[in-house]
Amino acid sequence: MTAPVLAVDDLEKYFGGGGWFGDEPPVRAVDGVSFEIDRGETLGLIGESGSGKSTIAKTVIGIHEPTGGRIRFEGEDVTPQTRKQLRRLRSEVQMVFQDPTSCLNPRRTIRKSLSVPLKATDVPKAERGRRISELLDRVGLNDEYLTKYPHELSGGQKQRVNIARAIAVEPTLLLLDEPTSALDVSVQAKIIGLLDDLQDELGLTYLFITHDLSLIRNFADETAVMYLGEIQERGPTDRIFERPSHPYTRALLSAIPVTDDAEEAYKPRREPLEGEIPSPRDVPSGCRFHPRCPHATEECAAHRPEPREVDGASVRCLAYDDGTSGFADFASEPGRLTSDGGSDR
Ligand SMILES: Nc1ncnc2c1ncn2[C@@H]1O[C@H](COP(=O)(O)OP(=O)(O)OP(=O)(O)O)[C@@H](O)[C@H]1O
Repeated sequence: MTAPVLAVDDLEKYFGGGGWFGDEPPVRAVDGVSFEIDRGETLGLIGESGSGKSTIAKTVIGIHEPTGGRIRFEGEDVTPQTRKQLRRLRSEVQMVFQDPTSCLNPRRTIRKSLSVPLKATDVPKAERGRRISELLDRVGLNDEYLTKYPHELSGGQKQRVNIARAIAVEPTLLLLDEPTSALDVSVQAKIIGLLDDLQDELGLTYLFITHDLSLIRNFADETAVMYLGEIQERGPTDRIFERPSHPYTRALLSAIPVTDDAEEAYKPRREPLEGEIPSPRDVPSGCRFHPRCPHATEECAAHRPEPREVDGASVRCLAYDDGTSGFADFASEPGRLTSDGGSDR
């Protein structure tokens, strides 16, 4: 059996803490996160702003040093990250960010921007020009762009150049941090089409971070739902979207508009999210979602749930703990909306 491309085990990333009197709690941006991604697969990471999605990606690629836990790349432990491991990681893992402009040097032509990552590869100097043309072609641009500067390109074209830069080193894994959210809707679809093609052609593995639930539903093989530094639910995308188990997942998915084909598609009951996500510096006791959960009991404030296998997914909710549930009815009922938007319960 081949090892997953990426395996993250109990990953923690805390920021700050201490303060003048040593009593300031740290920001627990990522707090005990585990997942795996197999070769050629896409894991979608969703969750409200501030839940820790980008911090996971930045810790995996070595921008942040992990506070705890393990990161394995193709079976090799790359934590703690020695310089040699970091070098290997940088050639195998690349990241594409949300803002296509900030990642390109405004004073460099596209040719120059694309030649920089090639210096880290074994492509001989004499062949780099041909390789740059090939990369542009792969992302749907042509040699006319070689002499252009970033300000002469549209947002979508700049993101294509960023993707070309990312694949220049022939990586195995791409960390895509909201790669389309700064683009117009029509351009978004084209960039998603490009990422889809590249995955097929190059056998790439993706960690895809987004707020766009419809996009992740169509694009990701597996979906993980983050809340306040923890993954609350993770499993095959169809399972998560058709039969969400965690109250947070249900609340998040109930924001997706009900369409006319709702008779066929399962939809979560309307359980809109109330209130704001708490500060990761001051996380609630027990289940972190309990202050906002419509089903919370006293148990939920007292015990931090461990992830449990529920119907093919991993779910962090006491409702699924044997015997401790005060709301078994809720846990056994996936709920769905009818096309008029009402609950069919
Ligand atoms: N370098 C840092 N120093 C201190 N706190 C940080 C740092 N980076 C992130 N955080 C905090 O960690 C938490 C998680 O942030 P992160 O950006 O990972 O969330 P996110 O889910 O990606 O949000 P968004 O969807 O808005 O990008 C937030 O409270 C954020 O303020």
